[in-house]
Amino acid sequence: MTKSNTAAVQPAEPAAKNQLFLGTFVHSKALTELEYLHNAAVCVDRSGVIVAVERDCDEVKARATLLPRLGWDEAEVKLVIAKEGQFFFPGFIDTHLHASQYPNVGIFGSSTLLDWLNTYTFPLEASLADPAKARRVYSRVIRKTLAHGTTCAAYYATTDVASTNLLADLCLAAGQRALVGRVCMDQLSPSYYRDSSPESAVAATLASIEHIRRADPTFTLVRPVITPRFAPACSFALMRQLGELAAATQLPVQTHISENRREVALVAELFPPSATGARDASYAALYDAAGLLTPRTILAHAVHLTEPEAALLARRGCAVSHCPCSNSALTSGAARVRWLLDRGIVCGLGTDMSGGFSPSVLEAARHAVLVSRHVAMGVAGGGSRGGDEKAAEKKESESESEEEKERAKLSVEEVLFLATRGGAKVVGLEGKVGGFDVGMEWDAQLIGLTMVDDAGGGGVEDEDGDAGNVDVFGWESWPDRIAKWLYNGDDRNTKRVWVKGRLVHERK
Ligand SMILES: Nc1nc2[nH]cnc2c(=O)[nH]1
Ligand SMILES: [Zn+2]
Repeated sequence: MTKSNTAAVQPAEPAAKNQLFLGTFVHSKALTELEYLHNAAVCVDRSGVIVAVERDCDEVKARATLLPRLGWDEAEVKLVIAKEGQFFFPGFIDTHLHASQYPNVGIFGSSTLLDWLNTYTFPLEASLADPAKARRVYSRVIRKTLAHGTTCAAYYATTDVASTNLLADLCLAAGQRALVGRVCMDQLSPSYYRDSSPESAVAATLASIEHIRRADPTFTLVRPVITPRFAPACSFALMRQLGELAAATQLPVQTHISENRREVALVAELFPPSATGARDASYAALYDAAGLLTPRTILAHAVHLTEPEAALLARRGCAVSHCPCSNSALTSGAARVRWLLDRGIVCGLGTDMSGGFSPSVLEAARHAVLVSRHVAMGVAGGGSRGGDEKAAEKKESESESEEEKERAKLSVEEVLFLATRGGAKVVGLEGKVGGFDVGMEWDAQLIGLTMVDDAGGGGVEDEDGDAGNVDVFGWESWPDRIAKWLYNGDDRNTKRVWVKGRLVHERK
C-alpha cells in the first residue's frame, strides 16, 4: 500500500464557542425562490449545527430571550453581525473540479477536449507526483476556493496515491468539506500517466480510501470518491471493477459523460455493446453496464445526452454537474439544464478547473445563466456535429414555441439554488448543507457589497481601495442586490467563510 507523504492531519476542530449571527440571511427556499430573512438571528452550536433561526430578532432581543431559551451563557457566545450592505449566504458547493489542474487555469488556447487533455492536462497532472509541487498546488487551490466561498468541493486529484492523500489531509487541515478522488485511467493516455492494470488502479483507489478513512473515520468533512476519469481512458474491466467497488462500499462515484461530440463518438467506437453487454452503444448505457450509475454518482457535463440516456440517469438517480465555463471554453457545447431538470435529474454547478477558467462558483453560476440563454436562442449543440444533425436541430428549434425556448432560460434564483442546495444534493449532503434551516450545519459566507455614500464614494468598503465591483446605491431591492452580486461579484465580496461553524477564511 502506498504511504502518504504526510502524517495524518486531525480533522479541523469545531468552533470553540456557540455562535450568534445577526443581520440579513439569504438562502434558497426552492429552485425558483430565494428567501430573505432580515433582522434575523441564527444560532450555531459548538458542533457547527444551526439550532435556532429567529425572525425579527436584534441583539437586545437575542440576549433577552433567545440565548436564555437555548441555555447559553451570553459571555460564552461569539457574536457576528452582518453590517449594512452585508448578508449571510450558504457556502457554495463546487460539484466538479480538478485540484491538480489549478496551475493551468486560463490556459487552454483554442483546444477542444481530447487535444486539451494531451497537450495541457496530462503532463501537469503527472508532474504532481512530486510531493513538494503537489503540496504547493493543493494548498493554494484550497485557499483560493475557500476565498471564493466554496465550502464543499468534489475534487479530482491525480493517479498518484500519496498526493491524492495529501489533498485530503490539506482539506481537513484547512477545514474545507471535500470529496477527494484518486483518478483511475488504464488506457488511451500517455504511458507516463496511466494505471498499469485495472487491478492496480483498484488497489490504488483502495489505498486512498483507507487513508481518508483513517484521517476522518466518520467522513465528517472529507470523503473518498471513486473516480474513473472517463470512459475513453478506462478499460471496461476497470469500469466494472470500480462499479463493483462502489456497490461494496456505497461510496460516491464521479466521472465525466457526453462532454464533447468526438468523445461520444469515440466511446461508441471503443465499446461496442457486443463487448460490454450494454443495452445500446450510448455513453450512459456503457456506464450502466459497468455498474457506475448509482444514486451517489456525479456525472460532469452531460451536454450531448440523448432522451433515452437522460431517462436512464433519472431512473438510476444519478446527478449532473453542469460546468458552463468549461463547456464554453473547450467549445464542448451548451448543456440543456432545464431539459435535465424537467427529466427529474438532480443538477449542481461545477467550475471544472481547468477546463473551466475560474475557481469561482459564482462565475459558474453567472455563466450558467448565459449558457441557458444560448440554449434558448437555439445554439445548444456546439462542437462538431454533422450537417444532417445540425439541420435536424435547426428544424427542431424552429418548431419549439417561443414559450418553450423561453423556458430554457435559468434565472438568478435558479442558478444560486444550483450553487447551494442543488449542489448539496449532488454530493449527497442534502439537508445537511446548502441552506439555513434548523438542523443544518453552518457552511456559510458573509457577503459584503459596497454601499455608495452621499458623495458617491464607497464609504468604509473603499478604505482598502479594493472593495470590488458591486456598488449599491440604496434604492435597489434585495433581489436587485443579489442580481448585482451574481453578475459582478467576486472574491472581494466574500468577507468571511465558515464550514461546520468554523471560520475558514477571512478577507483582511
Ligand atoms: N473537462 C474535463 N473533461 C475530462 N474528461 C476526461 N478528463 C477530463 C478533464 O480533466 N477535464
Ligand atoms: Zn472535469
